[in-house]
Amino acid sequence: MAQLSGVAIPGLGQAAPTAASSAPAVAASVAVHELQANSEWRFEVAIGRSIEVKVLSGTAELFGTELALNHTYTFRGTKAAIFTWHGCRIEVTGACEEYTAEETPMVLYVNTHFALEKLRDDASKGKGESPRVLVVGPTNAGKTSLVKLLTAYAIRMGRQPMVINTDSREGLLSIPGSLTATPFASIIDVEQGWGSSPTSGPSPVPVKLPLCYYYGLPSPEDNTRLFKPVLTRMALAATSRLSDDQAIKDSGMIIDTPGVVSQGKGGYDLISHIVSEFSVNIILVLGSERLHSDMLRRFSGYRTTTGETITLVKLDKSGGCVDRDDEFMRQTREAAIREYFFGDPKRTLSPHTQQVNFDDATIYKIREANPMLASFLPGGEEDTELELYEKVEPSSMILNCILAVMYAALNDSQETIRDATVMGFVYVAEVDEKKRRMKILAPLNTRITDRPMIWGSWPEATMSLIG
Ligand SMILES: Nc1ncnc2c1ncn2[C@@H]1O[C@H](COP(=O)(O)OP(=O)(O)OP(=O)(O)O)[C@@H](O)[C@H]1O
Repeated sequence: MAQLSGVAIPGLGQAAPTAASSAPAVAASVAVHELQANSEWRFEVAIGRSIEVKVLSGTAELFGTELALNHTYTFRGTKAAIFTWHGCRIEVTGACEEYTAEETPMVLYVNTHFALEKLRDDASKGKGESPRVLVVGPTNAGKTSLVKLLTAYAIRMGRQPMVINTDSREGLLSIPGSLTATPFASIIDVEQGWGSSPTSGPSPVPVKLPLCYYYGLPSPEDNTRLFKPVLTRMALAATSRLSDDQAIKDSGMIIDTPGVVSQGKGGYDLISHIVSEFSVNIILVLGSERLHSDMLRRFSGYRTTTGETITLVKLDKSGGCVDRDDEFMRQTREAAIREYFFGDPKRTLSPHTQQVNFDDATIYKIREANPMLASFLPGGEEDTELELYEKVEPSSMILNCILAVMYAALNDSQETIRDATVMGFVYVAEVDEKKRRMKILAPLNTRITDRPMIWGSWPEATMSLIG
């Protein structure tokens, strides 16, 4: 199977690719592992390190995506597992933490996939609605991995599921801070994962563009007054995309959520919001009895806009799920940003720098909800009088920050800018307060001064990307 990149994400247009760099990692220790049927090889590669894996015989898959025989896959700074249904031999070059597990919830997961397939089949025959699946569960319960697996299996059956990411902490083929809706038609790039790898370059295969919106804060609870309407807007766009394309419509949606929404009252209200906006008809609850029972209570008797009830399914967490500490997550975000501008080892990109005068830039800073203030207001409500964004002058505060360039006009209202899709992201490489100008790094040499830009606190300012 060829290595295909997922999709192209907003990058201020399309760039011509430059030659891919080769330079494989220096060969280190080589080990061959014999995996029995239904077992999985779990591995962790530190940030800045890489390993190479080759399937020598048998069949193997990574979160549902089949690995090609004798192809060398390179994994960098990642935690993942290679599973085999029928047994396989793999060759691993390089050092990583690893072990083999025989107990996995894969049968449960694949049965869930087949149940979804049955619904898709019925929907394509006009008997019922296609599945719109919401995955909830505590942090690091394996939600994103399950979403990947269900997506990969659906693609293997020739489906084109729409994958929705409502977790701004990690991007899905986009920079963290964004919320995306992506129709998947080609296989997932197993080396890059999908949580971290945006690209502003062209994809080797014709792809469908994701819809990308900007929230700019790490948790939905940081500013529900901003999160909810952005999510509503994305749901509208995703639903209309679905109704335009029969293949996507029959395949349905798979929605990933941040762990924080599964943690009680405020979060549950956000789950209800997602359920109603996306007309969710299936909720998969991963790794928590309590959450399952809370969801049962909340959604029993609930009907979607099309009159369907919600099916709740409780699934076990995989023993392979690992906690990712803050430092690992920070480095992963930084790698995602670097990749957005500079590409990956397979596809090098050439970003452009441009000088922008302070007076020519229109920047809106996201206001964060003030929890102190909220606690004084009736019902803990946020102050609805305050505008969502504050128009700001550039200053040294903005150095090393990411700005989202929005598909909107400079004089549009804050609501219009909020509801707009992202045209691309830029990075502030230098700020000269005396000369009142800044150096901006952008994927392409496009004018950015005729668009409003949003400055959030997520992703946080990174280390210098250039120089
Ligand atoms: N079977 C497995 N073997 C090895 N690693 C795994 C396995 N399943 C998941 N992981 C890893 O565990 C980590 C947590 O999984 P994942 O990201 O799917 O959880 P999550 O519930 O989406 O997390 P979050 O709440 O932070 O969004 C990831 O690094 C993932 O690659």
